[in-house]
Amino acid sequence: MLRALCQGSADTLGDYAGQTVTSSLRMEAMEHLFRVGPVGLSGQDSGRMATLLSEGIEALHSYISRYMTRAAAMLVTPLLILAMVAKLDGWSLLILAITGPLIPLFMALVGYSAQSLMDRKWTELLLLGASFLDTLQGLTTLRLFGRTRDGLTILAHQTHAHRRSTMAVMRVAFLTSAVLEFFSSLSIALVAVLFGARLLNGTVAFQEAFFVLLLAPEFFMPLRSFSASYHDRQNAQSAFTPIAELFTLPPLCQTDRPSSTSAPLQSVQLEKLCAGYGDEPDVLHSLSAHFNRDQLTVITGPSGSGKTTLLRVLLGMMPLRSGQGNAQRADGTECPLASLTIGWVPQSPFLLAGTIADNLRLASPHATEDALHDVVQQAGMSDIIATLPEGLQTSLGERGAPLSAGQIRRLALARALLRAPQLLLFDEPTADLDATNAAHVADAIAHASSGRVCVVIAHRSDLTRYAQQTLTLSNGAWAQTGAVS
Ligand SMILES: Nc1ncnc2c1ncn2[C@@H]1O[C@H](COP(=O)(O)OP(=O)(O)OP(=O)(O)O)[C@@H](O)[C@H]1O
Repeated sequence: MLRALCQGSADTLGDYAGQTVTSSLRMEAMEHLFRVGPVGLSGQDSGRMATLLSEGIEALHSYISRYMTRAAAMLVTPLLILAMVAKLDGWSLLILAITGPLIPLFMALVGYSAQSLMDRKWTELLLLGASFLDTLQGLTTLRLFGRTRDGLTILAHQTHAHRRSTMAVMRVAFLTSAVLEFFSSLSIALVAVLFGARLLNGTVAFQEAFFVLLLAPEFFMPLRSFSASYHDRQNAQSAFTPIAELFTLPPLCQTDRPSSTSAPLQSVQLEKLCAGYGDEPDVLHSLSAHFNRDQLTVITGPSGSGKTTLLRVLLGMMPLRSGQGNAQRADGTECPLASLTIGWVPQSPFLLAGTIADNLRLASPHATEDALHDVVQQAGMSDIIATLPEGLQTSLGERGAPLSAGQIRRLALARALLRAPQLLLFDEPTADLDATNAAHVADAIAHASSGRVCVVIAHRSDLTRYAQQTLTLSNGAWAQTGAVS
């Protein structure tokens, strides 16, 4: 009964510890990835990362709940039983003391060679996760080039490779268990045979012999359970190395620092700002600029001139190498850019599977229905919403259907406005839109720029006619500045 109680407590506590550690590690990993941000993660494979954060971290659960509790039991229980047997019978003590340590020793030897098999299994699992996501995301391209079958062949090949490596690990695990069972059965049999002979001679009492024989399997039980969970340790070890590598990615994002004053934003200044990626040379060279409230600034420039990089700096997604970016409030106080409430409308806004209201509330989960209607109206979308039978409760399908590309951009603008941003940033808001849709979006942006600082990256001229300031980037520096009224 005591054994059952101890076993039950160890299982429950081990499971609790496993859950606690894995869920807090998952949270920490997510928080770290948020700090690294999109720029730092641009070289990472999302499929691989998803596998690491799900199955990789889950592998640690079995390590903590099973392997660690069994390792602890293996250190305590056999020693207690040995102490008990030592008092009762010298021969049994000798047999158990010699054969017992063979099991962990044998496990360590097998484990050493099995680790490379486990590492291979993990490499193939991560590769499979990455390829699967790539194939799903690139389905349209594969289909257009008539390469769907090739994509499937590659996936099938990787699936087989993963199956083979998993089976190799399982083979080693089963073989090891069989050998260990053999060892422990043999030594229990040896204890029994010795007792049998001595009982016949009458040199040992039946009670003692019976008691030691009952204890002998209990001596091996923790050793065998430890060995059975040994592959949990190897699994966790293989998964942990790439998880630990995630934590070495440098955090590039500025952390939000709430501002001590609520005075409205007056302007944003950039002074001799230099920024770049990793060890590469500067992309932005000593850039200075002034963006004022109620003014729409349009930044143009050829491809590769650094427009997106400047936007990333304003969004706090990458650190400055030198220079500074500051914001000035209406009461004259200065504050860092990281303390501003920023609204961002990317070129391809993210939409989740849900209603229009759900997508708007991504920016502010507790926003009221009136607040939603208000921002929809500011973004010039009220008429469109009114034509939908279910209004804001209309479900959006994949890629925003039934909304058009222009309407999706305006929906993203409405969502950005829901946060009442002080700084509003747009990345190519009219790209790929026809003239009518582009004009609607441009109108909505011009309207939204009042009462805040607004910066737009644009190639097309339909926005420059609304701009109070137009800046042109060329090779990371201003080519010309001008004011367009
Ligand atoms: N994540 C990144 N890692 C390394 N270099 C990058 C990264 N993103 C951009 N660059 C480099 O920075 C330079 C400027 O790129 P950026 O995307 O800012 O230009 P852009 O003006 O926005 O171009 P486009 O109009 O084509 O979007 C380019 O040389 C590009 O190769």
